[in-house]
Amino acid sequence: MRIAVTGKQGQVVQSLLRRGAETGVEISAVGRPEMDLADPASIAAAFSALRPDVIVSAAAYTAVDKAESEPELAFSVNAAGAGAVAEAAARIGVPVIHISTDYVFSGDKASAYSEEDATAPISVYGRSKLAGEKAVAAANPNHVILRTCWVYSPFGANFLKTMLRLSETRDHLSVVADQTGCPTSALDIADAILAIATRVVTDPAPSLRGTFHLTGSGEASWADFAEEIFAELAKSGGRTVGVERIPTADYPTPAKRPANSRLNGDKLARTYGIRLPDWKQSMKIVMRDF
Ligand SMILES: NC(=O)C1=CN([C@@H]2O[C@H](COP(=O)(O)OP(=O)(O)OC[C@H]3O[C@@H](n4cnc5c(N)ncnc54)[C@H](O)[C@@H]3O)[C@@H](O)[C@H]2O)C=CC1
Repeated sequence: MRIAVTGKQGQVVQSLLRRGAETGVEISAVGRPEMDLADPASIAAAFSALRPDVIVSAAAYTAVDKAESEPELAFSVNAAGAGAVAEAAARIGVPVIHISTDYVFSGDKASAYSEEDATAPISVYGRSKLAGEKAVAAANPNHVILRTCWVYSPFGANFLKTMLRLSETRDHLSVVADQTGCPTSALDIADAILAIATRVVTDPAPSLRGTFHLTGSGEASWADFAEEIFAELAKSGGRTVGVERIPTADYPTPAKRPANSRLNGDKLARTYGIRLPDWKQSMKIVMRDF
């Protein structure tokens, strides 16, 4: 199986490349400068030459706060760009697996969101990603949209790496405790993408298409996540870092975040038999990379 994935340096892209090297699946990363999601003309050409069996649409404008002041660029990459990638897949007759986000929801629900829940993004980034989901679905019926949440990995920029960096100089940190989500290892996402890709390239069943939630099992607040990271660090002889649990109101950011980012993964478990490991278990595995 040959997979083309959008982006070169992202967490999910790098995780797929690592898994590809481990499993022998051929993965080609397609990104800037040859393919710019903000430049639709560069997209179709990039994929027709590669002739992949499936396209994974993992690249995105992910600067959540900056998107508030750059809405046009965020929409151009996350909506029009994603749609053009799905269209390129349709043109060569292959499925597209597109990565989306919990930010399509408002975060007002008391329990974990299912795929049937109404979307209502509260940020430019969230609105641009929701527009991307719609553009992907319209451009290629042969699509799998995977909404994930709170992604971390040994690659790129993420909360785990920020905490580890801060732990080198700080013995005390204030971390938001009233936002809840599902920390998700990009390496686990890559495993799931490979399993899903293997199914969709051979099985045309409509039930395998559509939108699915894919996150680490369990739930946490950012403060819980930080405490777990520092507990693990301490076990391996690292510095002791204390966490002060603060409300979102004490950590203002340009973009609003959903208070509840938990996603219910039952549909993916039912349909594909995939449920990601508990986030604490995966976090320990990722931390061995540092
Ligand atoms: N990081 C997170 O916590 C979450 C991420 N997601 C989604 O998961 C997917 C993967 O996220 P990450 O790997 O964490 O992202 P990342 O920020 O690590 O990487 C994004 C990738 O997109 C590429 N990119 C950005 N603009 C581009 C453009 N104009 N043309 C071509 N490539 C461009 C970057 O070069 C990079 O390779 C994205 O679709 C994101 O929206 C969903 C939920 C949470």
